[in-house]
Amino acid sequence: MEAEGTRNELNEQHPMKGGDGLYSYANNFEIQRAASDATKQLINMAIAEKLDKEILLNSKTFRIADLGCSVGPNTFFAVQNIVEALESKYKQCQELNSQISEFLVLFNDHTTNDFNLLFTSLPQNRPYYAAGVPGSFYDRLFPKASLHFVHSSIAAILWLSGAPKEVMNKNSPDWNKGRIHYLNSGAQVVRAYKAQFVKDMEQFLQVRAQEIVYGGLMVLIISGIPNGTHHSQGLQCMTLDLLGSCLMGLVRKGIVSEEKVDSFNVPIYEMSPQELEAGVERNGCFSIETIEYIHHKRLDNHSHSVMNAKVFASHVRASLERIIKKHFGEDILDVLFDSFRKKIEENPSIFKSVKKVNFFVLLKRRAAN
Ligand SMILES: C[S@@+](CC[C@H](N)C(=O)[O-])C[C@H]1O[C@@H](n2cnc3c(N)ncnc32)[C@H](O)[C@@H]1O
Ligand SMILES: [Mg+2]
Repeated sequence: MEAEGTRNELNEQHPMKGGDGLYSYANNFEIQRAASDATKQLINMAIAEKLDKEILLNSKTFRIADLGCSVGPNTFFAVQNIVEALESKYKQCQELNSQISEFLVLFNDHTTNDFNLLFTSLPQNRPYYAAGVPGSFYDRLFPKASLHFVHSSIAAILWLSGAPKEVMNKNSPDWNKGRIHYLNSGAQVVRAYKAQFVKDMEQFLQVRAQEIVYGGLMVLIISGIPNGTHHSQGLQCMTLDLLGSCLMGLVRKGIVSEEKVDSFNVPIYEMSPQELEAGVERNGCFSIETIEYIHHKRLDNHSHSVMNAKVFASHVRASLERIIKKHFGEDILDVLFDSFRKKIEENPSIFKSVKKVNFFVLLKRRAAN
């Protein structure tokens, strides 16, 4: 058996593509932006109604963390929303008025994230101090009881700490041969991914429970599948399945070796709200204050906008380029995403049966019994 620590060292890092080129995340952020607009109201309500006054009264420095912040600009919109909501709460409470705290925002992402770009594009005149905290959010990142508000938006928590070991093991019955994800892979592979998700979710909540003060809030904005939906209808699953078949196409052309595809498994799990709830309940350190579907015209239309093959392909490329490049090398990128785009153009209704949901979850750190 592999030691637990070894796995951590092997943890894959797959931040979004930095820089500001055509395929960079900064230029492909519309979907995330739509989610952040839609959640502004929900964040206001969370802070107005669910944040205890005592937390504000007792903190000279109010500490906010954004986990999986990438390079902006969405993280800046999100933290601006949070700080404005906090300021208006201060203003509304006479008692708090004299005590306004200072805000410290801790921007977290993998160590290989383009923190230079993040820092150079920080808004001027921002009403908060800023710091970067590199590392995986499946590990401890912050001192005990040091955070008051944690935020993590779309597609961050979708990433597992790594693909399940079994699916990468040639000698295991769960070996994921010829595929890069779990759609169409057989029940054992799906089970292995689900087990990894359950383990990672528990780890995530365990470490956050240590870092967040009692009564502190955590907002998770998640892009997943609706309750009761089969994973085969998930957008990520369908996208990765299509990408996997493009990679197999490159195998047939002799551009990529079959072993490379066999050993490549994208560590993404698309959860339903119910699966998230079950994880929170199992962990027991947080209460679920709100869990709500997010509706927004641009988000709801996303499955239609995927019909714009070029835009969709460049969006998928922005989020997967690093992990693909690391495994297969840079040379295959253009040809791979070209064939991906063509497949959608040839079959524009390919994503017609997608069932996708974005949901907002507000958790509150329970006080110890
Ligand atoms: C699609 S981006 C979302 C960025 C931003 N939160 C937004 O809403 O626009 C997902 C980010 O999560 C980060 N991420 C994924 N797994 C992570 C982990 N275990 N620890 C820290 N960051 C992680 C990725 O590096 C990536 O930058
Ligand atoms: Mg594989």
